[in-house]
Amino acid sequence: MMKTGKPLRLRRLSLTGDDRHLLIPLDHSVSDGPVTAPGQWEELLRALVAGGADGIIVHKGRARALGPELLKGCALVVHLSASTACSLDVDAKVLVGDVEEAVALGADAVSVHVNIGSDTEGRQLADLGAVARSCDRWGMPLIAMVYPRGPRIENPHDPALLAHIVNVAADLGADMVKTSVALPLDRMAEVVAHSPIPVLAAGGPPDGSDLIEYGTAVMASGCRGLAVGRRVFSSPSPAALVSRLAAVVHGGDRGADGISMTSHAPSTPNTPNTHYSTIVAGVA
Ligand SMILES: O=C(CO)COP(=O)(O)O
Repeated sequence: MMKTGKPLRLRRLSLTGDDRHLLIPLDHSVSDGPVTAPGQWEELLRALVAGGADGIIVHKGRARALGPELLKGCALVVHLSASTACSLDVDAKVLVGDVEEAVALGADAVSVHVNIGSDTEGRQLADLGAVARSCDRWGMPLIAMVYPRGPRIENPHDPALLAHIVNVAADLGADMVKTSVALPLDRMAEVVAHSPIPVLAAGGPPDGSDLIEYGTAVMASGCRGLAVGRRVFSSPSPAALVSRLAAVVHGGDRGADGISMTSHAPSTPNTPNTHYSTIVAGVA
């Protein structure tokens, strides 16, 4: 029997249908602490949706509180991994949910985090393999967030190491891989060329430089999307920033089906979110 779950759900991860993705990870509330000032969670979500984010990434408890009116066409990715900045080993991600729970929550995809080079790499790989099997069973797309992180990693931006990492994700059954960028950035094309599955670039520019220029270069390298968390939710105007990023990802102001990627952004900026900016280095 043909399984239609994965292609149907994968389509929902791209508002325009061009198979490119702007995902906004919000899982930092588990790893590092609240991503908004008190009472501003729904306002943030509305801003991300209004700006044209293709999907948000949250843990299962947050996902329970999302109504269809809030998300509109924005996809829901349920993150199954966790660790906190308080841990003895912040790189030791553990599974805190499963695919069946994500199905019940209406997820369009699940994500699993693996830190290659960490002390618990073996267990994290086993977890990824098990989740991949469950994703195949349920027709659920799997986004593997695989990074070079841990005591054995000398250069987390090494193109050869990242080419290895994207192959780990693909070979263990992921449908997409989200990873760190190679540096210098023009070496990212090599990583993408080695990947059998679409590559999403995780985070903003490592040196804190201009996000839009960085995103443009990343997309030019062949990446199929961006996953930007703290630079978006710490922004004074998340909707406007998401709108600009969506134009970078999908090209111009309009997507493949003519859906405007910019016209929903509010003209007045939202309240600046200074809350999260106290957290210096996250572990998401
Ligand atoms: O992909 C990410 C976390 O899952 C990137 O998050 P940041 O943009 O906050 O670094």
